[in-house]
Amino acid sequence: MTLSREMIETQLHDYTLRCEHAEKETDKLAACVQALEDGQMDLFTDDITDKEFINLINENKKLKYRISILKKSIASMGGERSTKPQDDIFSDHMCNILGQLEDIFRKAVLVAYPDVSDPVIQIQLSKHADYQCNAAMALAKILKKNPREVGEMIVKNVAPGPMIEKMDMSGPGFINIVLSQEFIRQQITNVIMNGVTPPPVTPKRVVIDFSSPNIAKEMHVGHLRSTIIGESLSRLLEFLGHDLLRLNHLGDWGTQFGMLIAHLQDNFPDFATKSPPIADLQAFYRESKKRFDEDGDFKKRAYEAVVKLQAHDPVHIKGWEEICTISKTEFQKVYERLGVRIIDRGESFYQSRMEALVKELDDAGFLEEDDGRKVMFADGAGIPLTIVKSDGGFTYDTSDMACIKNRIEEEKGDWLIYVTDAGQAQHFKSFLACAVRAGIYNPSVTRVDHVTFGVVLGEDKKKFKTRSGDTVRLVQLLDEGLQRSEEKLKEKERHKELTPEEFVKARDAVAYGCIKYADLCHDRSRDYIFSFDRMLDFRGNTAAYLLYALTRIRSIARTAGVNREEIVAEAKKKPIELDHEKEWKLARTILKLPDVLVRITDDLYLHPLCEYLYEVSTVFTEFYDNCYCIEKDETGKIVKINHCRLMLCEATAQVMEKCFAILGIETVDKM
Ligand SMILES: NC(=[NH2+])NCCC[C@H](N)C(=O)O
Repeated sequence: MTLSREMIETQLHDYTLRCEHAEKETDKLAACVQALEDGQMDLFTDDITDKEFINLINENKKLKYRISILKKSIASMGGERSTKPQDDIFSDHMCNILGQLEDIFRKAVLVAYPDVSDPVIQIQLSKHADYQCNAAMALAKILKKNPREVGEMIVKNVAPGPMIEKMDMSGPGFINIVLSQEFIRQQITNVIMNGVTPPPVTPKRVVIDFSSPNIAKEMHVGHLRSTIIGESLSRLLEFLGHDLLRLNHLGDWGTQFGMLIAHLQDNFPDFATKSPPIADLQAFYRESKKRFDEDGDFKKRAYEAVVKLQAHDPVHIKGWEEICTISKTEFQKVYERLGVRIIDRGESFYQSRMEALVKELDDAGFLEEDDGRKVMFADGAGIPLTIVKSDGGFTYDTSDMACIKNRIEEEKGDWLIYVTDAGQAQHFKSFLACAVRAGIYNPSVTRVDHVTFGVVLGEDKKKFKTRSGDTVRLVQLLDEGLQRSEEKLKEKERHKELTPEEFVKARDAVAYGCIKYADLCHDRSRDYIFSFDRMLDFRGNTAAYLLYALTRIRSIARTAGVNREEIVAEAKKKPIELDHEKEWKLARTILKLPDVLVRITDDLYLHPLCEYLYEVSTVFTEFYDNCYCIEKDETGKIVKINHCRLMLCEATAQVMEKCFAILGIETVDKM
C-alpha cells in the first residue's frame, strides 16, 4: 500500500506534536527527579495533575516526616547506649536483644502514630514472657486513648522479623514478648562458634584518664580503685569497638619538685651523671618536706629550683627526670602485676599548652584579678578556678583546663572519661563549667564523664591504714593478697592436686582477681570495706568462687574427653537443640550479656556486670543439677554424652570468660 503525500505530512505533523509533547514531559520529569533529589518537590505539586502522582508525593512527605522523627529519637537515645540497628540478626555480632527490641518497638510506634515525637519505649525482662514492652500506657495518656487499644495498635505494626515468636497483651496494656526459639538456638550456636562478639555500636574516640598517681608520693588505695575501675572500663569500651587512648595523668609537675631537686643536689651532687640510688622515694620526699618546713634557707633554694625547672634548665630537668623515673618504675610494677595498660602523660606535658591557654583566656577577658591571683568564674562552677597563682605559677586547675583542650582539640576525643575519687567532684565541676564558658567544651558535642568512687575503709570502718597508722603501700597490699590466697588454696589442699606451676597461676589469679572483683562488684560511688577474709571466701559472689565455678564448667567437657574443636565442629553442623526448661533458662541468661554491657556505657557503673556473672554461674548450677551432661554406669564408665549440653557448657564458659576479661581478671584452667 502506498501513502499519499498528504497522509504522510499529516502523520509527520502528528508525530512532531507528539514528540514535542513527549520532550516537554521528559524535561518536566527530569526536573521532578532533580527536585526530588534536592528535596524541593513542593515547587512542582501545582503543575501536576496526575492524582496517583500527587498521592505518591504526599506519601513521600509523610515518610520523610517519619524519617526525621526516627532520626531525632535515635539521636536522643544517647550515642553509646544506642547500638546500631542490626539488619541481620543472624550475623556474627551477638545481638543486644533489649536494644534491638527497643528499636523494633520504636519503629512500630512511629508507624502506628507518626505524629508522636520521641516516644518512650520501655522494654524490660518479664515474668510472664521473655521481655515486655510498656510503651502503650504512657502513649495512651498522651493520645488520650485506651492503653490496650494503643498496645494492640503497636503490636499490629511490629515489622515481622526472626527475633519475636509471639506477642500478647496483659494487664492494662503490657505487651509480652516471647523470643523465637530458633533465634535463641541460633544465637547460642553463634557464641559457640565465634565466641562472645560485641553488639554493633557506633565507635567513638575515647580518652580515658585513670590511675594518675603523684610522683614521689605513695600510690595509695584510692589510686588502686581508679586503676581497677579505669582498666575495666577501658576493656569494656575497647571490646565494644571504641578507639581508646588510656592516659595516666601523673602529678609530675608543681612546686614540690623544687624541694625535691634541692634535696637531691645536697644528697647526690653527681645525679646529673649517675642515677641516684634512692630506694625509698617516699622517705626522700618526707625528708625534703621536713627541711622545706624548717629551714628558711633551704626553702629559698627550693623556690629557685622551681623557677629553674620551669625555665627548662637542663640540670634541673635532669634531676626532675631522675625522680620521675624512680616513681614511674615503682608504679609500673603495680601495673604489671595487675595487667594494666596505660600511657604516662603527666601534668608536665601541658606546660607549654598552659602558657598558651592562659594568654588566650586573659586576652579573651575571662580572667579576673583576685588578691594577686588570676581566677576564672563560670556559671555552675561553684568555686572559681585559680588559673595563675600570685607567684606566677600554674595550678591543678590550669593543667586540667589545658588538658581538656588538648583532649578535645588535639586528640579529637569525642568522649572523655576521668576516674578519680569523689573528693574531686568540685574541681571537676568547676573546670568543666569554665571549659564550657571558654568555648573549649560543648556538652552537646563531646561527652564527658567524671567517674567517681568512694573511700576505701578498713574492717574497722575507718579510713584504710596500716596498724601503725601509715597509708598502706600498694606493693605490700598486693604481696599480702598473694600470701593470703596461697594460704587459702593450701587450706583447700589445692597444692596436692595441682602442679607447682598450676598452683602459682591459681594463687596469682585468685589474689589479684579477688582484689579487683571486690572493688568492682560494689556500687562504686559508695565507700567500700577492704577485707581479704571476705574477698577470698569461696562461697557467694566473690572472684574465688566464680573462678572456681568456671574451672568446674571447663572440666565437664574434659571429663567427657571432648575438646573445644569437636564442640565447635558439632555447632557448625547444625544449631544447638534445647529441650529442658533449665537449658532454655541458661540459654536466655547467656544472651543477656550484650545488653548488660551496652547498659553499662550509660552510667559507667560496673557492678551490674559482676551481678550478671554471678547470675550466670547460679543459673548454670541449676542447669547442671537438673540436666546430665555425661551419663556413667555403676563402674564409672561413660555411657552417654549429651553433646548439646556440652555445647551449652561451652557457651557458658565463653560468656564467663568474657566477663572476667572485661573485669581484668585472669582465668585459670585448674585451681
Ligand atoms: N585530669 C585529672 N585531674 N586526672 C586525675 C589526676 C589525679 C591526681 N593526680 C590525684 O592523685 O588525685
